[in-house]
Amino acid sequence: MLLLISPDGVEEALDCAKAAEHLDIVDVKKPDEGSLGANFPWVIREIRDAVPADKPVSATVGDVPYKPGTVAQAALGAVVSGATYIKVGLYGCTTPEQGIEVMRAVVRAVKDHRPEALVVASGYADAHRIGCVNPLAVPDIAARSGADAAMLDTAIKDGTRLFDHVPPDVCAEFVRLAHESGRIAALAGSVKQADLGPLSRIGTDIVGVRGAVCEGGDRNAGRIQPHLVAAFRAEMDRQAQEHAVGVPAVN
Ligand SMILES: O=C[C@H](O)COP(=O)(O)O
Repeated sequence: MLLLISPDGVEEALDCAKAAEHLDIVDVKKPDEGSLGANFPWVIREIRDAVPADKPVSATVGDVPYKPGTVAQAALGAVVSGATYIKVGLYGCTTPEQGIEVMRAVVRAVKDHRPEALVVASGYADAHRIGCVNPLAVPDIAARSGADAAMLDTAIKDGTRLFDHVPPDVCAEFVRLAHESGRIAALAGSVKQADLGPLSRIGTDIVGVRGAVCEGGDRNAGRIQPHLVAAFRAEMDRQAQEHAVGVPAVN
């Protein structure tokens, strides 16, 4: 399982760089513009320059409306700025068809510029609260649009977590559907260390985190702390090992 950490700007990205050995992907976002809020192109560029070259930089394109042209142009901005994972939050898409239309436009815009860049179609675990497309429709949206990954995050950051909205067995189905069509499965949404066991067991490829590695667990007022990134990674590795070995039966 890969660890994606979301700094809110250059300063926090530098803290991520200090913990670079413990993380896999640096994900640029602007949390005060929403769950998948988009940051400025120059911030993506500065962060690309600040983190080690072997760490991919991801950028969120926003909690986007059902406006394929607008979103495609924004996605191109992110890839031109140096991001190689382009994450799109399908906030304004109420049907799978709308999601596919938006993602097809994004895939074309991104891959025309940089074919090896990865496009991530993100839905929301708490879709029922905002009226957007159902979480289990996202793997098919990713597959039919040519996106590389299907992801879930939470739209409303009020302390509720991924599993409060989409329980582990439904997340397992999400991962299964993504893998069935050869997509990467990414899960996020106020994920805590306690969630890593189930996330690892169901075969999640990427776990996305911010709050859990910020001081006080506060994704808004707290700052990302390198030692919390290290601790989170240690727990991930422990879970992965336990999962690989299997838990001994207790009689
Ligand atoms: O992509 C991952 C998100 O930044 C998750 O943020 P969060 O852990 O604070 O919900």
